[in-house]
Amino acid sequence: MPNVPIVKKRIKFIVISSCSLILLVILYRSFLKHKTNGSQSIQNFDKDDWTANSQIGEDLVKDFTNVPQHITNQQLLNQLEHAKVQISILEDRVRALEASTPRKYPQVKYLNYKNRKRILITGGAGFVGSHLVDTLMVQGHEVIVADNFFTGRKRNVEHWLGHENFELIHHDIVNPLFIEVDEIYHLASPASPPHYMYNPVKTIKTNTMGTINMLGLAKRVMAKVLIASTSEVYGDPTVHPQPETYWGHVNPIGPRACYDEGKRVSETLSYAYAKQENVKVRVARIFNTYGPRMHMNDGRVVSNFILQALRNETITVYGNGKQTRSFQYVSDLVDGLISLMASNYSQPVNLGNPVEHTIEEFAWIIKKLVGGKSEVKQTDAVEDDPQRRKPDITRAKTILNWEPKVPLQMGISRTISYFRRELERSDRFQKDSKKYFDSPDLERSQHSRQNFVPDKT
Ligand SMILES: O=c1ccn([C@@H]2O[C@H](COP(=O)(O)OP(=O)(O)O[C@H]3OC[C@@H](O)[C@H](O)[C@H]3O)[C@@H](O)[C@H]2O)c(=O)[nH]1
Repeated sequence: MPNVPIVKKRIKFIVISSCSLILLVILYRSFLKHKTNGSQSIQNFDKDDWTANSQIGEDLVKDFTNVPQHITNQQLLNQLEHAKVQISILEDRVRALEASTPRKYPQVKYLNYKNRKRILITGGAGFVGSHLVDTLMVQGHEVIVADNFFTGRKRNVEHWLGHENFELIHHDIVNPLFIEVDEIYHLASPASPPHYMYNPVKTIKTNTMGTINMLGLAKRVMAKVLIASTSEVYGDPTVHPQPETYWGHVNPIGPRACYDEGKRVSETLSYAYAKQENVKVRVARIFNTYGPRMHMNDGRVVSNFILQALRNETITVYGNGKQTRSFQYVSDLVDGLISLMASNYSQPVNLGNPVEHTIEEFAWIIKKLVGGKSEVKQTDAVEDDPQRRKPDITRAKTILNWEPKVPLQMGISRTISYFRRELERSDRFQKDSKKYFDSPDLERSQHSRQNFVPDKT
């Protein structure tokens, strides 16, 4: 039989410690709120959560500070069990609070009211979008991200959550959006072939209805809008390298058409709005781009080859590997997009790195940089795969004074480090999750959730 006074003492100790913990967290939160001028809202944890927590804490204190002398050991044990459940609820909430509390933000420049712009980035939680967010935030602008998180991830922009210049909206641009902005970077669309082919109708809707919505918004609020187009508007090109004056060679009913034609209509819409409604449009034709924050399941050649090499799996070259691509690092693209937006030039501009490689060569470059024991093997060719692709960047050089700066080896090495960290992270998560779900504590924790009584107030 447990010793009653000792059990009582333990209970008191547990209750007082958890209340103190909650108090500390609240003090820390008020301090952070004060520090950020009180203008930030902390995600997922609001006044109601605190009220519920303090209620639980108060109930626990009442229960255990006034234990009557005649109470039986069994009753005491029941109360102890109840206290454990309550404490585990509090622990969950503290964890949620910790996860959502903004920590240190990257340094941003101060811009006065005249120079600071309100900028909307559709697809801003995606690979390219999130890098653009970083640069514009650091420059001191107000950035609003609209993303439906189909291929974008909150993790790509989480370091800005809660910042007074930043806003994240869960929104699918197939539906209209009504906000006041000065500039719009319209990047929302899946860009990797397996992703855009996954739901071709949705890809077409995003690039047609989504673009109409953004051009309509630009018209209403008189914002400048930059449309992210693609080298895929050239299809399987018969002109090499591809200048902006080339009209392209696209199969309108092939598997890639949803994206290629979607982007072509997106361009057509832009010039129709420019002509008819005087909307200021910029059109960037983006060539193959790579870098950190590419999705592990992206499916494009850079992430596939790097991940295969890191896992010592076979590096899969589709077809004979003689098809070519030219790869640009993401920071070069971001510089190009910002220069294009700032320019007075409204015709399409190619943004890409003109250094061209066959895919087979590229496989060997990755294998060499990663090391490991992977083999390079040819597999079935994919339908309508463009055979040669290299941008003619004369226009970007002349008009924007822009050209890519990051050499392939440097960019690929940074990307390899990123994917190495991602693999370690997912291994760690897998292990932690296995530990958690195999643990006998799970039953208790599930029990605690079932018994959770939300806010009594
Ligand atoms: O595992 C793979 C993946 C891809 N490949 C090949 O590598 C080449 C490049 O393929 P990716 O899937 O990376 O990208 P693609 O060039 O076909 O399309 C891209 O074009 C430019 C952008 O607008 C888009 O990001 C995307 O549509 C293709 O020839 C493809 O067949 C492989 O050999 N193995």
